[in-house]
Amino acid sequence: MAGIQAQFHIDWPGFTLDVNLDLPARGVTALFGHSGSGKTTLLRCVAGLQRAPQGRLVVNGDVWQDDGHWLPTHKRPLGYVFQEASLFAHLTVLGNLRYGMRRVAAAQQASLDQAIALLGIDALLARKPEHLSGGERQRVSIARALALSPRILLMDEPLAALDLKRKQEILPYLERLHRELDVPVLYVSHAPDEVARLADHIVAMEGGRAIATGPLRDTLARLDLPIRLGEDVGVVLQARVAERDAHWHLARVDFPGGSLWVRDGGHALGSPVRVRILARDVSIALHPVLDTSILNCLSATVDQLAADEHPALALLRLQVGASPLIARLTQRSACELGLQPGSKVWVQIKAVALIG
Ligand SMILES: Nc1ncnc2c1ncn2[C@@H]1O[C@H](COP(=O)(O)OP(=O)(O)OP(=O)(O)O)[C@@H](O)[C@H]1O
Repeated sequence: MAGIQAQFHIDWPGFTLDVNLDLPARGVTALFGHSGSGKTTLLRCVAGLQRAPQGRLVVNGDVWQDDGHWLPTHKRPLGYVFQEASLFAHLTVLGNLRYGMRRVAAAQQASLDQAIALLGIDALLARKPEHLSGGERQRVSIARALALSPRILLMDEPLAALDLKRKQEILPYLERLHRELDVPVLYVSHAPDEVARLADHIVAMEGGRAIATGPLRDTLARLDLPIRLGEDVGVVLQARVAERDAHWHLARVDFPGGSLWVRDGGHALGSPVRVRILARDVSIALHPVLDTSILNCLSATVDQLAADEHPALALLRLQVGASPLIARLTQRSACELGLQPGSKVWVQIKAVALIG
């Protein structure tokens, strides 16, 4: 059976991990949640670095843990990328890559070559780790994990130790992995921008439990969950570049239910892109607004209203065709406009971020 079934129960003084997850066989699943919610413990259970006394783990039909059955870490075909790259200082980059492969008989030169190409580290192979930047070191550790032809890739905040510039440098490589690799990735992160750019699926952890799990788009659009990518409540939509306006340097992207004009990011026509729309950038009107500087004005239906953290504010979920949007507005505006589920409105979107 495709996918990952992960069921673990651990009782520690002061902390209980209790999860029962059914995760997709493809794409990036982000484990998202506050510090101490159990993300790393869950990842360690999958890796077999932590033994949950009660547990069952099945990866694409292979049982790695069950009653009376326990596959030790070194027999699990997985790649693990930690926050800090731990490379052998005395070996070159190529030596480090080959060292990792020694323990996996099935590892092929082809998978090593593919990993080197994917992470763009060909020019670094003869260097020692001390002559690499933090971002380059992390690219090498990701390549080392991939060279093992893992059935699953586990990444525990792989960018957390890097400064913003290095992060920006490495994110395109992660996006490329995401596009080109078939291996499921479990990705622990605190960073909203990473989750928005990379995740297909979210597992929201709280107090050792998975309080929500589902596709990125739908999970972010739930108003009943405290899944806020930081302060930035909002949605991420999958879209496709449909038109490029060379004169105004804009691109039209189409998503299920509508179109948006965004700054042209240089993507070819037809390219899949993600757009992120924050609730604070969405405003509501009962009629189409004329003479406005805002380019993106769409017709929508109110789906749900919920209180926001501050009593003055409300969150509104809307449907634009088949896609959800969230708007943040004052309770007073919601009341004065008479908004309720089913209301037909116009949304004005002040800013749309093209992310990857
Ligand atoms: N071996 C252990 N024995 C007892 N408690 C542990 C052990 N390992 C972790 N914990 C506790 O389990 C809880 C979850 O820790 P975990 O590292 O999984 O959280 P996390 O969500 O990954 O946090 P962070 O985002 O800070 O890395 C914490 O309260 C931690 O103190």
